[in-house]
Amino acid sequence: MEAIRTFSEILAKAEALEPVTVAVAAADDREVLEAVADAKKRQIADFRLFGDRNKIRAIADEIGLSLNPDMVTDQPNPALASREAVQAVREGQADVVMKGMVQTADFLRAVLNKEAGLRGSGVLSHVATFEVPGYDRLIHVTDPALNIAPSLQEKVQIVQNVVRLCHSLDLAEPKVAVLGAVEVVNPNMQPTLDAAALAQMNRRGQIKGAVVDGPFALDNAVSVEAAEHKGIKSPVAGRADVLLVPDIEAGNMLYKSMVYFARSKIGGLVLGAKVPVVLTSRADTHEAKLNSIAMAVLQADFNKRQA
Ligand SMILES: CCCC(=O)OP(=O)(O)O
Repeated sequence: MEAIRTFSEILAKAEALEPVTVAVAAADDREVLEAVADAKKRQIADFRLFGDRNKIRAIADEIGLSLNPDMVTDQPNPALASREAVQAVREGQADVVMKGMVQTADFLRAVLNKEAGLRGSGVLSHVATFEVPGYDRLIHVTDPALNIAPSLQEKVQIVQNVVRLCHSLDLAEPKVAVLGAVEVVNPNMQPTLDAAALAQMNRRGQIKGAVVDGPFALDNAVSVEAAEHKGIKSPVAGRADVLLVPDIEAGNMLYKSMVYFARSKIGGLVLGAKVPVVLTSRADTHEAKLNSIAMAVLQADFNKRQA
């Protein structure tokens, strides 16, 4: 099967699958509700909306989104709306939970809550998927939003989470580039030591389903010319599908530069939870939120097939 290379392909595939029900936390936002309207039109998802009912109704009227009365739960407090959206998933009323106009930390607190959240058995991590003008494949950046400064052991699980996402996008053996500031191992630079360990763990079969190599600087991970110029020989060099960043600062800056400088299309999910979790920046467009919902549809289908 050919790997999916664009968000149009993700959307087309989602349209051919069973629709999911998405519980949206703090849905009182125009970009969120435009994504809801688009997803309903494409019949890829139904929705339960948690947020300020009056604001939701006013925006829905403006954009021509029809709401039935039991679709909206009035909860103007974004942190509480997050808890209620997560609870709806736990009670089986929804298959997916989505961050709306709420701070990432408040939303994640509800998802990560030990008793009332949606933790799976391992580490949860965030992935941002980009369709970058001029790059010949989707590129997945992890983790720009959740793990602040992951240890080597956490990085192993972050890689495993993203490899599973790639498999749900029909990419059987993703090329994972572990990023640092340089492409050689430097004992004073922990990301380069972790990269070398991850590459060796992959060679020894401790990380499966992908080719993992590093350290790479960003240029030689995504540009064949840059890699050749620097004499770096690796199947991953210049052809990365996944960029594993050393920490949240590097990841979040890369995310926002992909969006604001490179004008990339984007989708974002939290991986490793009991259900797919849609998580984009509050400032991302309705198109980004729709792409993320479509990714969640593919992930839900993949999880069902693997269960
Ligand atoms: C996935 C990006 C997380 C983030 O930065 O969210 P906000 O922009 O809403 O803070």
